[in-house]
Amino acid sequence: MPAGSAPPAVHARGVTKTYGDVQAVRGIDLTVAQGETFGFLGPNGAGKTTTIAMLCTLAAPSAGRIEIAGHDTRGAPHEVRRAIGLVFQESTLDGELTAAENLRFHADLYALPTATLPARVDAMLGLVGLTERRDSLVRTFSGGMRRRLEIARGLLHQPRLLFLDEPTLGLDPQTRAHVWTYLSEIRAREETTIFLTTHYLEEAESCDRIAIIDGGRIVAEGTPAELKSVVGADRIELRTEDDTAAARALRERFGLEATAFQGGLRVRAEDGARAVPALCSGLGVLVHEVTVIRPTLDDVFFHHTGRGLRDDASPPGADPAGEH
Ligand SMILES: Nc1ncnc2c1ncn2[C@@H]1O[C@H](COP(=O)(O)OP(=O)(O)OP(=O)(O)O)[C@@H](O)[C@H]1O
Repeated sequence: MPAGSAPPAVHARGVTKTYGDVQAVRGIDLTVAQGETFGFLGPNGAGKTTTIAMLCTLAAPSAGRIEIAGHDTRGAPHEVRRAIGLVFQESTLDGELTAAENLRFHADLYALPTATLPARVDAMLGLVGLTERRDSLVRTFSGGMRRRLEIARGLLHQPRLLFLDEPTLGLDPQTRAHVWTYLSEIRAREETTIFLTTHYLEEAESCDRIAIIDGGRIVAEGTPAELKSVVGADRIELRTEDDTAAARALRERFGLEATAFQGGLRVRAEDGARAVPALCSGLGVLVHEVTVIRPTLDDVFFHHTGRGLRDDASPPGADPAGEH
């Protein structure tokens, strides 16, 4: 399809969800373009799972309208389901079946054409690096291998949009990196739109765009760089021979108000790395050490929600089975 003519992967307007007295989602608008990797962040209980459930047709909105790849979730739920793949936190693989059998079982559910199926199964197992284990029982797989097989299964019917709810939660750092490598390949080779929730900042950094949800409302949306630019300038931390004289010089010569911290001075400046040489040569005080700290997505998250991204999440445990 020519560029610009594809409907957005996700187009949601005024979506709410109420459970009795609980307003889980309070009127959200979301647009995700085809081919984007979109990160959905929020503290526990913010409404992420409820939103994904509505986007996937697993829950009906109390109000509002959702279109997935141009199909209305209420009016055309079957078309929506064909357009999406799901990888949720709880594994739904059958441990007593092999990797290939799990994929074929899924193919039956979607009534995929049998003629092309073997090639598709092999291609998806290859995409997630499980070709060698195609005939092994899934109960012998590590956590990382299972997650990769679930991703392969979610992609089997060539969905336009893949939903991943915490795809790397509980995996060790090496395995998380593997999963991201496969997701990048999927983006490149299958041109799949990816919509994911994550608690990991470095994963959120890898997204094209991010929305932060808190208390059922979208409180920020944009590229990681856009979101960070809203939080403010870089922080420069200086250790000098004479902090009192340095603070005075910062104020009088550079118009910067310094605050003291653990034996040093801290100032805020746009483009801190560029400001450092002028500061060092213009202070008139010997500078021992300089650190420039750029705003992080955690700063963004804190700015909008008053919490750190992981404050309310139990630390994810490492995958005991590993991935080697
Ligand atoms: N079936 C339900 N019945 C009643 N309340 C619900 C139901 N599902 C969710 N809620 C409430 O809606 C709010 C949003 O929950 P949701 O699970 O969507 O949040 P979340 O952002 O996915 O959180 P987490 O990161 O913990 O999974 C919470 O207050 C939750 O208790």
